[in-house]
Amino acid sequence: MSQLTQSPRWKALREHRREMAGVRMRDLFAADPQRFQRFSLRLGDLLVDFSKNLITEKTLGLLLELAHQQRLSEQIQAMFRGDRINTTEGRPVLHVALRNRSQRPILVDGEDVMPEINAVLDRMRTFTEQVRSGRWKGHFDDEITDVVNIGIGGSDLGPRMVTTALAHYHQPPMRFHFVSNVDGTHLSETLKPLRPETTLFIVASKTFTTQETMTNAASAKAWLLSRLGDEKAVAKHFVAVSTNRKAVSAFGIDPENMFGFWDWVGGRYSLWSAIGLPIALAVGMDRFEELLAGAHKVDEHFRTAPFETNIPVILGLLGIWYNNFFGAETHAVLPYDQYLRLLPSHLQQLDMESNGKSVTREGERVDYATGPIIWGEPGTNGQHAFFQLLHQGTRLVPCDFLAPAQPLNPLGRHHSILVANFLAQTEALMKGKSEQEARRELEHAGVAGPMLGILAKARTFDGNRPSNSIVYKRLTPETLGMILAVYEHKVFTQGAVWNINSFDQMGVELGKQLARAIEPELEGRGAVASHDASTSGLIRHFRRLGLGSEKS
Ligand SMILES: O=P(O)(O)OC[C@H]1O[C@H](O)[C@H](O)[C@@H](O)[C@@H]1O
Repeated sequence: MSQLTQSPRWKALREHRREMAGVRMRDLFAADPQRFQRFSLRLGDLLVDFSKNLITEKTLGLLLELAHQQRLSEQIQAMFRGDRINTTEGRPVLHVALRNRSQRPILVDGEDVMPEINAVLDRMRTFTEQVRSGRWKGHFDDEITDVVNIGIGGSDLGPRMVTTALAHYHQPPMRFHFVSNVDGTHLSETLKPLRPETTLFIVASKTFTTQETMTNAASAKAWLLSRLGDEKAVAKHFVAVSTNRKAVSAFGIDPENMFGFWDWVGGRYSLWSAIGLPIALAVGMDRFEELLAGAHKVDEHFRTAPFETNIPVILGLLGIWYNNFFGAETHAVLPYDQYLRLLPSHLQQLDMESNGKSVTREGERVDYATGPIIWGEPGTNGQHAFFQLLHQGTRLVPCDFLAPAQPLNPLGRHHSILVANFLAQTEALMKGKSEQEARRELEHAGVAGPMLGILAKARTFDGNRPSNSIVYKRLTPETLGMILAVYEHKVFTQGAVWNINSFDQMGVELGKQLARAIEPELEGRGAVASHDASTSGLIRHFRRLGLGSEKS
């Protein structure tokens, strides 16, 4: 038994879970007219309503005590102080420094990192202004019309999601493309409509060794050179974002055209660094800094607000409540905002790569569930696909609903219909519909006979299904920065309570290692050896059918 599951707070929560077994949210609402006020928080333009959760004041109190028992506050301070909290890699975790608009010094090994951060921001400003104004010219003196970001994981998901989310603010019009998959289709289809003369490639890779990115970057470079026929063109059409200066110049990109960041920025937390270059090219540096300012606002809130009014802490603890005490295995993110359609994918990496761990920081196997499976789709689309399971399935799926109060594209009654659906879904999940209510409706509609009972059962909704409602005034860069930072710190909170290292990702390594061994075997350059019968059989099957690579 681990220390955590043996701890008094954990045991108290387990006991309380039993007390809550028969409790209905609809009764809690009926009994307390103040429930919405009691269980919702505001920060700037953000409102987080968590009243539609299976909680009482006691639940919250116990969860907060758990956070204290797990020394969450000390852990938060340690991150902001620049302590090496990523213990397996011996690194600080300082994405908060990237958006530290207060300029408060943040020290790593006794040295303030803020001047370096500001220097990169300045370089990003100069460069993005050149490209956006058309002063940056391609090899044949053309203005840039298309930007292709080549990166994967954190070097793709964050910048792609934010660039997409801020489409309303793109100015001047340039087209943005993101190539991540090593599947040649991704690059080929992206390049098809592009002219090399007007295309700028950003090779984004923290390590500059990631196989997919290096393969895509080499093919993109070959495409450019085959069309423009001059090695010198690379300087005008390729820039890099990386921590690895040596590998960048070995690739043939002038270090002048490289934007650096630091090993204390995790890939999934890197959109705030120069990895955000496509965002800054799309919306301009002022707006990029508004994004940073939004995140900074939440950083300050997370660092200083008492836990009972601390949004990321509360969201993190609510997640723990369902994950560890109700056996919920997944968590759905449902943005009722078309601009946020990529948010679930970004949060998948953020959350699942951070907290998908099964050993503690001391190397002991956990005996409790850690990070949930994150999934979701924008509303209202999800309603016509998987919401059936959310309402009537056998699983408990806590949900986050997100929506703006003001649309960026007002169009007839669209927005009230959208918001009505958002509210209706959370209400339906919470309230449900009893068999009796269903029966009454059916009788009213004239249904009788043996079908009445069957239909009444089929039309019963258990309800009591939890959701958070995250409402913001309108989707601005600042608001988006706030939302993303809330999720980052929610993930931090959970990792801190579970006593895991949220900042490494060793789990992605084994597959990479095995792929390196399989690749030459697939290409027929080595004997098919030392695999299980399935893997060997499949390798031989692929070889027999031919891989269709240019080499074969
Ligand atoms: O930026 P890079 O070094 O190319 O890494 C890209 C991605 O690949 C790795 O395998 C990690 O799992 C991710 O956390 C990372 O974001």
